[in-house]
Amino acid sequence: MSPSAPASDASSTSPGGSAFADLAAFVALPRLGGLALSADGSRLAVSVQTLDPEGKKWQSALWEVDPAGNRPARRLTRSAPGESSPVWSPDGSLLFTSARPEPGAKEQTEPKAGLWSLPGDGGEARLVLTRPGGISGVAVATGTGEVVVAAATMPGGSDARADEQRRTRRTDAGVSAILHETYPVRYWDHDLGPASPHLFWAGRLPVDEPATGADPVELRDLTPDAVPPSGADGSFTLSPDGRLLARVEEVPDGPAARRDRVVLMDTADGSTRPLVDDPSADVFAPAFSPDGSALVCVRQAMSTYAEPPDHTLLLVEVADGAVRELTEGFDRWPSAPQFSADGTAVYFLADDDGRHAVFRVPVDGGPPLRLTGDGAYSDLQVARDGSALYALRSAYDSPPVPVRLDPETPLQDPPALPAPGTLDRLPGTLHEVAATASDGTRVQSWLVLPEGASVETPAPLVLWVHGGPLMSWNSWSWRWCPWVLAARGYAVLLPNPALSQGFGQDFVRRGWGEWGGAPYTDLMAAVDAVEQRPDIDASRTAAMGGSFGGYMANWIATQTDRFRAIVTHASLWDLDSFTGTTDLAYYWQQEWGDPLREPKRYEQNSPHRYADAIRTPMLVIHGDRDFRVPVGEALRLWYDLQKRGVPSRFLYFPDENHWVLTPGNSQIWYATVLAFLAEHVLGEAWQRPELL
Ligand SMILES: CC(=O)N[C@@H](C)C(=O)N[C@@H](C)C(=O)N[C@@H](C)C(=O)O
Repeated sequence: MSPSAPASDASSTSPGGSAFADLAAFVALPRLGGLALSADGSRLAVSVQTLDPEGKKWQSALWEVDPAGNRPARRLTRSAPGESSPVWSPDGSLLFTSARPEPGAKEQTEPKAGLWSLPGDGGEARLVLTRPGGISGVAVATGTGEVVVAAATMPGGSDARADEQRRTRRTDAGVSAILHETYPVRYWDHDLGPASPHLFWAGRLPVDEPATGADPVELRDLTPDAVPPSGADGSFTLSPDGRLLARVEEVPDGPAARRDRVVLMDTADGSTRPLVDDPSADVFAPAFSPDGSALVCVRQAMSTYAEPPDHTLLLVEVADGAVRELTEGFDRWPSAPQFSADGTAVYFLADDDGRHAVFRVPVDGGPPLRLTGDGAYSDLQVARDGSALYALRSAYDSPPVPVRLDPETPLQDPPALPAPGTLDRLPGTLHEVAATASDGTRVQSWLVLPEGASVETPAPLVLWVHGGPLMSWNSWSWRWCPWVLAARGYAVLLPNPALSQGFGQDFVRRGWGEWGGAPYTDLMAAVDAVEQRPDIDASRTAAMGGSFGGYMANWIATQTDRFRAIVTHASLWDLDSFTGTTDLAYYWQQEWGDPLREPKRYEQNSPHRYADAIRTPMLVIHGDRDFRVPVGEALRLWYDLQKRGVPSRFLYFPDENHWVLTPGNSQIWYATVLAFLAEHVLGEAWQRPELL
């Protein structure tokens, strides 16, 4: 299998059906993310991922979308390393991060992302600031244009020269060791330390090209004492007047746990005070009101052995820190809050009944109002004049596209704005179905039916279990794309069983600490119901899932032989080993307890304890750089299957993390899954994917 031919331009599209039948075309489809609206509401930037010329990685370019929807989208940037994190400055220039080389600069052995500025009236972008460890985030004061950036910084490295020297001395000495004295020591796919993110004040960036030899922008370290493990890597935002910086600070929560609080810094003198510091909750996602007098943020009550977490919105007065709950009694989990243009309401996103909807709640009290219908919304942008909202909207039958929403009236399907990558067609249809669990609870699912599924030609069925587990199937996914299976004739069932988000706190409680209980029986109820359909072939079925979905795939393998094949990606196998070696052990042991002191839940729900029952052929998939679910889970599962003679294969990615993030490996992932399903569900001869 060769990497796909490069997409010459993001505007090129392939007919939806063929793009899903041809993996090279599928990985070449443009992928939109990261929306940013200019201060005056006249310009909308979006990040578009396409294949690089060699087809070996996805690279992000910035495009401009017409907020009025009249003009076609136009590409703003095009460098080989790509651009990301677009944010507009009040002067109309577009800031972004990129590891692109500065013209005339000496070649870097390890290019680091710098902060670039694209003038509002066009022309070339220019590099405005760098740090030895690269720029990882940027915030702009919407009123003054002052800038704060995040950058990985060596201990004692506030001064860039000192930072550089420390890095060089380690390299020259051949030292890569990290001495840890706190927990955690790694996150997602990277080690923590010895550098850690610091926040730097850049002030107003120079508008014009600095004179030759002029000093680069003077950066002042706002968090000089930030140290590993996490430094100042939480989200951060500036008040409109640039006078205050609100940031999420991670603090110890006992000997080997952390929690998030929101602190407020005076950017002039660096004085900092906790704003919301709750020992029983994580507090995050701060956003300032238009006048800077208040903040809204999310409070997530920490989970306990008895109770799952719960989310609510807090309104906080900057002056005195007075806190008021905005969404008391609202039985959904608010996220990504932002004030309305006039500051009288807060918009937020929340999972709701298999959707990810936009809500609005009045600041002076009252119930949240859901503004959108079907679909999943992200990257919400509020026009400062109150005239519109913009967002990326996706659903299971449409990849993310930019849309404009009327801020006051509920909108079913807002018009998509012209943007790259519109799909022509899908190789099937999307349906919403429901089943009833044994306790009478409704279990909602999405069902993808392939073209041609009928009573005469019923389709084989793949049960695809979502991860989390505290999330839901509600939006388009490139990683888990059911249309690739539908293009080959499979129906795909995407259930939201117990523990899923968007169905109320009691629905989460049904599975809390008992993953092998209601979550499993809900999945079986969903499959039982769909197998009654005359256009589904109940004799040819498979189950698959990634991460927590992989846990469920393993658990299913130990509980039933009803499926002909099981695919388990980045999965949890031995809950005791997982909860101790995952990157954030404390997050999981809040629910599971200590395996030595409270072994019951581990004994009752860990699949590895029931390995002798497995008969179903299994495809095990795992990335070695996965620190969320360490590869040891797959190695133990693989040995346990092999020594029991279970027909199985192990697709191992030496350089992928919890997700598979390169086009070539993504094609191999789908090709191997499809070959395994063809062999065991369709009864075809095993066809080893080329290049394996
Ligand atoms: C801190 C933490 O572990 N958060 C969970 C959301 C998490 O990462 N769960 C994984 C086990 C998982 O299921 N991940 C899913 C969302 C995935 O597809 O990566």
